[in-house]
Amino acid sequence: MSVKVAVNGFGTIGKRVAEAVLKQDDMTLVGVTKTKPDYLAMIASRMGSLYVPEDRVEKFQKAGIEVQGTLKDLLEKVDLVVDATPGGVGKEYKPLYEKFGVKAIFQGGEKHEVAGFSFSTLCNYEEAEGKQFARVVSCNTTGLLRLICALRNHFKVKSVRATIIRRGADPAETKKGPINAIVPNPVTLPSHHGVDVRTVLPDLDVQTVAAVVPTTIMHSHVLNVRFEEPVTREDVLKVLEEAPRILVIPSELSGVKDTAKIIELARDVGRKRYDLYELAIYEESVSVEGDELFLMQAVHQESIVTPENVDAIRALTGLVSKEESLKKTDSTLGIVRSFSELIERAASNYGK
Ligand SMILES: NC(=O)C1=CN([C@@H]2O[C@H](COP(=O)(O)OP(=O)(O)OC[C@H]3O[C@@H](n4cnc5c(N)ncnc54)[C@H](OP(=O)(O)O)[C@@H]3O)[C@@H](O)[C@H]2O)C=CC1
Ligand SMILES: O=C(OP(=O)(O)O)[C@H](O)COP(=O)(O)O
Repeated sequence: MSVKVAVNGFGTIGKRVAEAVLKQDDMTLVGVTKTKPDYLAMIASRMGSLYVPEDRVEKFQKAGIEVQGTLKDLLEKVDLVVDATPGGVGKEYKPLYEKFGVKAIFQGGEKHEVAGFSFSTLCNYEEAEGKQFARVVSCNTTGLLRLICALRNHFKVKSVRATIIRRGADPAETKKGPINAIVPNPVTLPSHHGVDVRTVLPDLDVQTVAAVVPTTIMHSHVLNVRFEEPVTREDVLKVLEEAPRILVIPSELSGVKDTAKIIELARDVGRKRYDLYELAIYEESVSVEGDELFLMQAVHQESIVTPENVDAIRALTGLVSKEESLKKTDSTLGIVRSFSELIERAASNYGK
């Protein structure tokens, strides 16, 4: 069975999810939507996959970009839509999805209540089965949950405290900032990330604070996790190194000691758009004092949610188990299980 998928919003997230769907043998990308005629619309049109909101057809005709139909035409043809429209726009589309009886996956810019279920593969894949709507939590929350659920699988986590150092904008977002400031986000504590983590793990004692800084390439997190009993650094590192979609980077050995170097690493190992689907943890930052763990991690905001969306499609449509989806998604996206595997692949693919 192949799930017929639409992507409403062919932007930073949507274009990555659409490309990932095309790599799955149990999914069919039927079409994507744009509202502005630009190079991405040209690409989608040449792929024969471009659909537009009803009121935009004339605009694309004037721009000489052929469209395959309207958003409604697209929704007639699919089982599921991945809504990757700007934050808050997805909520406006929900009634249309309901009218067409299609399942819908929203993104982190929507409130939990829009979908009524927030999704993070490693935490609650099984709970998604049979639901009509799900929200893939945002990039920062995905990074937090991937770490927390990896730890919870092996230890009794008592509490989590995290400082989120947020990128000010994506590289292409030239109208956003800050350019030269560190902006509390918000100045009243806590930030929404802890609230979002609890939409997936309601029982967890988690609090987060956030600030926005002038960078575009990655988010960073400083974490403190407390356990019910003492743990060892060796045990924690073993869990992190074996966990899916977590990349423990030996910073001293590799020289990869900051977000710019992480992105350069992703470029040098040949990742398209320098996408790093994996959560990057600086190995040397992992330190344990009795029952307390401290570490620093980095999130490539533009791509970390891509595999989560692919898994959410399978989870909502009951295609396969979590383990099966993890295996299919990770192999098709080239997601690695370790730093050494990343280097191995780079060496074997170099020049190809
Ligand atoms: N950017 C990031 O780092 C992350 C974003 N997210 C979340 O993902 C979602 C999408 O964000 P992102 O990809 O960055 O957004 P973008 O602005 O990059 O892309 C939005 C897409 O939606 C289209 N669009 C805009 N308005 C409408 C509309 N009214 N109807 C249909 N399509 C529309 C745009 O088309 P056009 O360009 O033609 O106007 C564009 O293709 C948001 O909820 C965001 O919070 C989650 C994690 C990380
Ligand atoms: O950081 C993000 O959201 P998050 O802080 O809720 O995790 C996403 O990258 C979206 O950020 P934006 O709202 O600045 O586009």
